[in-house]
Amino acid sequence: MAGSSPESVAVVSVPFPAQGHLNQLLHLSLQLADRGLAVHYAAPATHVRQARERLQGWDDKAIQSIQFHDLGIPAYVSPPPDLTADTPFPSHFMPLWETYSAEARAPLSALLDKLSASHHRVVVVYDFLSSFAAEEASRLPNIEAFGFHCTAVSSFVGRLDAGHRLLRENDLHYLPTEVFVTKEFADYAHNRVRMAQAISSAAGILANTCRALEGDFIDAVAETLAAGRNKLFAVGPFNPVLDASASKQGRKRRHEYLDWLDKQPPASVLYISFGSMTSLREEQVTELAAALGRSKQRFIWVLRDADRGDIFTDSGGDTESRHVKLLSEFRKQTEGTGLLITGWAPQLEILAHRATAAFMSHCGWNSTMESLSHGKPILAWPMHSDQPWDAELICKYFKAGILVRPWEKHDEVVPATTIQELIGKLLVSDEGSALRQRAKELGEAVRSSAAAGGPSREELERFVAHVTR
Ligand SMILES: O=c1ccn([C@@H]2O[C@H](COP(=O)(O)OP(=O)(O)O[C@H]3O[C@H](CO)[C@@H](O)[C@H](O)[C@H]3O)[C@@H](O)[C@H]2O)c(=O)[nH]1
Repeated sequence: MAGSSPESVAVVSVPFPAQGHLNQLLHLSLQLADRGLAVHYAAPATHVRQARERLQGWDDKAIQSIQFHDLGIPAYVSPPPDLTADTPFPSHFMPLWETYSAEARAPLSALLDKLSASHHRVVVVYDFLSSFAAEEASRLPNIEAFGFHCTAVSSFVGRLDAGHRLLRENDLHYLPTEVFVTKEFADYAHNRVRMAQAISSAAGILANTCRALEGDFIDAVAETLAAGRNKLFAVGPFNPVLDASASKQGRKRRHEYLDWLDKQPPASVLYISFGSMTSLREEQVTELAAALGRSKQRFIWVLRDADRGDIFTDSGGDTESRHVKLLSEFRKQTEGTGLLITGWAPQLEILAHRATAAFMSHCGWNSTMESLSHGKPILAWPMHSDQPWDAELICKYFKAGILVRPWEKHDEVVPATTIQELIGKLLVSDEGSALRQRAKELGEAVRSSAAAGGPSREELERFVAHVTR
């Protein structure tokens, strides 16, 4: 059969409505559009807006190459995170996710009907938590659905076989995501989303990882999938790899925080952020502030509560007003040494900057990939979901980080003295030097993966060739 032209193929990306999922699929969508494919990105309107407004690393022209669609869903409650909850998992997202799973299917179905009638082939790329997309895709003969694996591929290996040879040989202890979420969410993923079926019904899997980081695990998963005649495409990092020097080339909307970084010595600043779905308890904020104040290290600290389901209902001032006294004293004490951000930070650009030395992170998979693709070691402080596993990988397999505390101690406050000691260890000790060097080498390898001729780039070309065959 003659190959399809790229114009006769439509790609429909169906993310899951949470920042760490929306942005990964938008990055991938942009990469596919960059290769001439017509890409449609379908999510509830507020989440389309969120993904677009928070996108980093792409110019305005690139974003115009994507066609965005509103998967209209009814109103849902969008409460702030519960800071007194006894679990760090962000349960306040559940009303959004329940509504999304129930109501986004119909508008997606209508979109697929339309595109299927006007294109030779439609390729659906769906988040495993948006499994209804795979079910809808299976209704139509000219649609092929690919799952998108937004966490480490090694976690897939652990899920298939917790005693897998690769885990044993590398002294890794598999930490399944299900243990680090609430029962409510585990039931939702199992019964409502039917995640297991979503994985098995995919024509293939696109993974945000690369050979430089998880080569052996990629081979193991590819082998398992090949037995079921499915394909694995390891095309990460999805996030663009930015050139640190490019941050100096007067971009249109360059952030003031980057101007501050420009004035700092190379590899001198610790970046601290816990992603978009974690809120620190007040006592922990106090200890972290004390540690940063005493450490005398340069830093950028993003202190913000977890997003709400609809981020546009958040007044944005909650974090600032809750810690008003502490923050005012802290800002005075650390003036000139550090920046405290209580809004949204340009993380990708901060991590790409040459003045950034290391990252204190909750180890969300985006943060992990963004940090390692720019060669920054990690102080690993896992909070929930896949993060304990990512921390295990970072510290024991990549050997590019230090564990702040194991997840089991998540209800204990980590004291300032411990945090301060770990900051010193990573930033200035000999032990830290080996970790910094290792992260630097990994960064170079990840960047080569994504460059022309590199394995991730080749895999992406292989995927494009496959869907336009
Ligand atoms: O001020 C901020 C805060 C975050 N980010 C970005 O937001 C994303 C956060 O993603 P991630 O690091 O993966 O953390 P979460 O937001 O916690 O992501 C959720 O989704 C991920 C993908 O499934 C999982 O790996 C995490 O465990 C889960 O909590 C990253 O791209 C960051 O660059 C910013 O740009 N500025």
